[in-house]
Amino acid sequence: MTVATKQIKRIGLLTSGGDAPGMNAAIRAVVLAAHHYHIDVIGFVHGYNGLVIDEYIAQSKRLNLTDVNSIIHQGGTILKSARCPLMMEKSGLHQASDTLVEQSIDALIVIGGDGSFTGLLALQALWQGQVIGVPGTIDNDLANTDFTIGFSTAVNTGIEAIDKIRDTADAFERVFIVELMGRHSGHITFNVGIACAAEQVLSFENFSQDDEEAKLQQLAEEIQQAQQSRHGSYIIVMAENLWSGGATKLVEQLKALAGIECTACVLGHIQRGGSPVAKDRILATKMGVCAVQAIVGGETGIMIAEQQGVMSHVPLEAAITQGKHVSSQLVDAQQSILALTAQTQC
Ligand SMILES: Nc1ncnc2c1ncn2[C@@H]1O[C@H](COP(=O)(O)OP(=O)(O)O)[C@@H](O)[C@H]1O
Ligand SMILES: O=P(O)(O)OC[C@H]1O[C@](O)(COP(=O)(O)O)[C@@H](O)[C@@H]1O
Repeated sequence: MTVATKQIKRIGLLTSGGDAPGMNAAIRAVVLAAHHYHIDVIGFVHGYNGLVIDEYIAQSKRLNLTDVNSIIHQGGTILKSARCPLMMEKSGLHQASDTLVEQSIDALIVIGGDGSFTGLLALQALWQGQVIGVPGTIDNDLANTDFTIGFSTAVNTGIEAIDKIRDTADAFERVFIVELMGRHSGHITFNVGIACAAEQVLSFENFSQDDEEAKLQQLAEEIQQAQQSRHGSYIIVMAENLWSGGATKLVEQLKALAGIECTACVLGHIQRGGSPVAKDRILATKMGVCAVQAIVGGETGIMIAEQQGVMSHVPLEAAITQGKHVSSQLVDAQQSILALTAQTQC
């Protein structure tokens, strides 16, 4: 949506929800682009808490070029991130709106995921300024953008970790169950699984919790077949929040059912940290610049997106309601590889 263009003097900026490598690169790009248009950027800290909790409101500050000088390579976010339950309440939303009015903010950029954008839409209903979302989440679960900032780094981190696990798993001819992040979506799990040649990928897209018993049986049979036909490691990558009790529980169940010895490894927050890879730095830079340009162009209620390599604007509503599923080609590729591997082992 476009509003009548007016002189923009102050942009508010915050990072919210799970942090993602590349958020700092996006912050830098916003500050540099705003500087070009003679616009001040006010950084709010600790997610939406920076708009609703007095202690954090007091820490908001104008971001200068020197603040963003050498942050492009840093993981995390210099603005800090957080979940902010108060934003879910009417009083919190009103407080956030009041803060933006008091600080003469003309437009707010939020770098975050679908939850953060839901908050942004709720805020838009109360506050007159322009609102822009920049997709920053390792989960890559926002619709209408090819990638979100942080996803590529998280995938690379997962790959590096599992490559190392593969070495020791090979040495001991062990079975590993590695749990990856993404509590509602399997983008990380599928991409890492394929890139690491995992023997099994267990994710929301190819498995339903109702089928746990049957899947357990099937896994046990396939692991035993593989162990009989070849010597080597066997790696199952699994999305977090998928199997009741997680990887540790599955290890126990395989042991109880078929005496199979497995080792569980939960990669966890290691996937959210680290220096962003080139792809995330570049994506974040393009998106940060595009966000400021959108504000200057009078846009509001949109998420910045990249579609087939081209920057574009997507209604926030569409980004959060449509959901982004792992491509069926990726799921099929994994399935085919698995079938081919099984055939060659016979
Ligand atoms: N329905 C909502 N109304 C208002 N604010 C919300 C809503 N949902 C999420 N938020 C805000 O966005 C924050 C981040 O959401 P969350 O889902 O945890 O992360 P992400 O943005 O990475 O998906 C929440 O802590 C809350 O402050
Ligand atoms: O750090 P927390 O609060 O435990 O959250 C963990 C969750 O955050 C994420 O890293 C990112 O999710 P969001 O981008 O939706 O916040 C998920 O992959 C993971 O399930």
